[in-house]
Amino acid sequence: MKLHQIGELGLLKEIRKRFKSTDSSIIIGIGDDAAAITPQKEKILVTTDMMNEGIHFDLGFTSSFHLGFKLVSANASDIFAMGGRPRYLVLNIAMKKDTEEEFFWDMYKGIFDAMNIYRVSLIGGDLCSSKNDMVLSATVIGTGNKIITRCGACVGDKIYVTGTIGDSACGLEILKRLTYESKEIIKNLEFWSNNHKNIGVLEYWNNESKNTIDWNIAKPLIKRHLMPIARDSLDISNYATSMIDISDGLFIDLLRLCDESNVGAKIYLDKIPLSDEMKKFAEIMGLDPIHLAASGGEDYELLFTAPPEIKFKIRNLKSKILKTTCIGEIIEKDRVVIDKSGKESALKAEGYRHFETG
Ligand SMILES: Nc1ncnc2c1ncn2[C@@H]1O[C@H](COP(=O)(O)OP(=O)(O)OP(=O)(O)O)[C@@H](O)[C@H]1O
Ligand SMILES: Cc1ncc(C[n+]2csc(CCOP(=O)(O)O)c2C)c(N)n1
Ligand SMILES: [Mg+2]
Repeated sequence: MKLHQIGELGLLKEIRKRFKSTDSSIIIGIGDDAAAITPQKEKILVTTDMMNEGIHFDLGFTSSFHLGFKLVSANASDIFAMGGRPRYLVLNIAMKKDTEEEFFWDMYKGIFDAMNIYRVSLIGGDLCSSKNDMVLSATVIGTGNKIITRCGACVGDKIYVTGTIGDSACGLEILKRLTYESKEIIKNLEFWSNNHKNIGVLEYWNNESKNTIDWNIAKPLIKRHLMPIARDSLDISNYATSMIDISDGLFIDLLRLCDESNVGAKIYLDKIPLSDEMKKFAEIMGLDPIHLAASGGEDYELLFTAPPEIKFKIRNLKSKILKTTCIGEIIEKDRVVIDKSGKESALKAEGYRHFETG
């Protein structure tokens, strides 16, 4: 069935049924003119981010399940980046009226799975038909006691990142090159289940020739791009003096933090943590892994500063230890990178800028 056959009211009735919340701080959830919440004594954090067809995603290699999942993760990441805990979700969705019902509900399945990971409740939203491209927007409301901003970095602090950087950008590079058949395989994967066990290789185009890439290399990179899991900052927020999540690119986001804190930074390029899979793919394609990591964006890793004496032990949302790596230090004014040979050069604001990139 198409969305116009079910109608706005029919869809809302079903959403309301599927997303009944048990959170006692929600006084009024889906169904009235506005939601009402009474979080306890903590401070309230509010963030919003949108995802637009053709800009943030390509339906040629992205399923609606992936979209829903990533929409929630990208917003949860901004709450974690403030040292908070995501709690409530508001969704705005604009789709063409001839969209298949299955596409719509698959997106809600991705949203639902991500909501379960971050333990957030859907409290409202808006549905709207669009003439052309699809537009998704989410607002996440979070709570926190100790808020970490972009402003608190001090000279002498070390600069840390969680996880590995550039995997998502590398995943996108792979996805863009896949053959039609391989893109179809990816669209049908949820990545959690084991239905991808026998994939073996994916086919992709390199200039005019068809090549294959081992699934074991491609999978973590593609997964990081299509279904990123935001990093919980709970273990970091006790020590961090400033924090930002990496959405537009390591360097551009670092420079935002430096600007807000009124400080400079020195980054050691060979300390930027890169995954083995991303190094391997970059090598195969002749891409510069450091450039991918510095400018790629959509890592949804946390970049934070902390005094030098701190030793971290950070768990991610699945209780595994999350790696953090020191990549440099805060200095007074200059923004510089040091390469392998010790040569210093200016740190350039590489990364994604709407209205300029693409
Ligand atoms: N259209 C807007 N009107 C008012 N404030 C805005 C608007 N767009 C962005 N902002 C504000 O500007 C600041 C920076 O927003 P930005 O979107 O660059 O950050 P971000 O959400 O961390 O980045 P990203 O969108 O890459 O995740 C935030 O305080 C945000 O609320
Ligand atoms: C089809 C397609 N082309 C390009 C990209 C890359 N991209 C789009 S927006 C963005 C920055 C984050 O956005 P925002 O600042 O709005 O949070 C990046 C790195 C993509 N994901 N899909
Ligand atoms: Mg952010």
